Amino acid sequence: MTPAARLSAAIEVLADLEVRRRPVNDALRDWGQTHRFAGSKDRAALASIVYDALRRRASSIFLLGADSPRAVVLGMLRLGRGLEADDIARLFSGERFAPDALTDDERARLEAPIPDMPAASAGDFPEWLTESLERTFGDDLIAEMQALADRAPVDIRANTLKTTREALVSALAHLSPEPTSHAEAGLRFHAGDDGRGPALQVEPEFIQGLYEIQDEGSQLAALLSLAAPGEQVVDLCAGAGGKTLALAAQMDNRGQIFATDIDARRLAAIHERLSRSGVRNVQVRVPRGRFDPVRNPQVADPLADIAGTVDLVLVDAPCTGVGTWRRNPDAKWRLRPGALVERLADQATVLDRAAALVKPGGRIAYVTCSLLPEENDDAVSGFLERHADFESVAPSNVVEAAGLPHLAEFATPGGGLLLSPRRTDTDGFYVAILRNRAA
Ligand SMILES: C[S@@+](CC[C@H](N)C(=O)[O-])C[C@H]1O[C@@H](n2cnc3c(N)ncnc32)[C@H](O)[C@@H]1O
Repeated sequence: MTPAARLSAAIEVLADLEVRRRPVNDALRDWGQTHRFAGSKDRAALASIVYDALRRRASSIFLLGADSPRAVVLGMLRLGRGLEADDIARLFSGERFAPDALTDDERARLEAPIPDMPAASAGDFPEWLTESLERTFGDDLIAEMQALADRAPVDIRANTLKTTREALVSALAHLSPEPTSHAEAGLRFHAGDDGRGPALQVEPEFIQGLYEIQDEGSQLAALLSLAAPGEQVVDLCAGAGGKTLALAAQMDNRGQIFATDIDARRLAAIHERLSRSGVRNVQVRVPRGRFDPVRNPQVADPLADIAGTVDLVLVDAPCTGVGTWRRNPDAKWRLRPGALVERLADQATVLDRAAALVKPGGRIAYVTCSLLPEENDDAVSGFLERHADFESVAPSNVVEAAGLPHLAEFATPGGGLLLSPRRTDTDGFYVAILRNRAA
């Protein structure tokens, strides 16, 4: 396919997304199935155009004064890829398979200097979140949100149960890894111009369990939980086990981790990952159905026997995922206020469940991949109001204990820590440590 034909295809996929409101990967997969002539290079280039267009959707709409998929692609070429109007006109030529030629109005808008835009357009985020995000970032709002609209690198975590970061640097030298800046076991890989990162899941070292693919922010969240060898730990929202594996390595396979989730199906992938990684201190507690004492009272609590005995409960809470928008730029345009309200209720439920598991003097590590204060500091202050026997641990003490003292500057007003692409060059993550006072 020619570069211009790929742009036509991207406009088609974006139009499909608008009509059918579904995840971008589903739309790209369907396009691939109905256009069998397209090779893997074409499909990768198409995906990268579509993803980049979604990253720049609001600023492109403002620039072009139109909200069509065509306007979004035109704006992305100008704002995201820095193309001049003449270059864009050569692609939008109206020739066979190319998009229609530029109109006079489009050309004028692409030639003009980039105008000042309202925050939600300049930072490419949904307008209804302006107040919340402003509360988090204040004057840095636009710069922070622009960093969240960029492409993300791919990070791995060396599995220190089996190897070292240094050994992996040599083994993966053909992929040019760079050590991550903050997490001691992390390595970073940058995507090529086509947006494709290295195929890290096919390397022999991956098959042997020497590393896991995990954003540095997620690695830092595990480190900031301060899980230590010998402790009794619950990973309450374990899902596919990304953090469970990091905790097990941090604990050097000593002590005990109970991994569970409200949703048994989410735990499906964890068993194979644990054995591949050589983890021996994890018990997976699978609920027999969806664990929900109110709606499903017949499903027993898989952690009933350890209530009140645990040193640390990791709550990797269900959240809006705002902090991962670099990787999922379509998610930001699909997020609705009702979903935020639902996640806030889930967070309160899961935090209350965690409180009942902690032993006197034990702690909860509350983690989200959100940048919204409602899901972070507000969720913590709501919890502390409901549980007078808990207090938050000063972020300066948390980062000191984690050996990451330079992260102290990212403390939030409510006693948590907030990482972001602009601050730490990671996905957005929030971490707060809540300790039971009765020591
Ligand atoms: C952010 S994801 C977990 C990701 C996982 N920890 C990882 O690192 O790969 C949040 C998880 O919380 C689970 N969840 C939602 N409400 C819950 C509840 N009340 N109790 C336990 N888990 C819950 C969801 O099923 C989902 O798997």
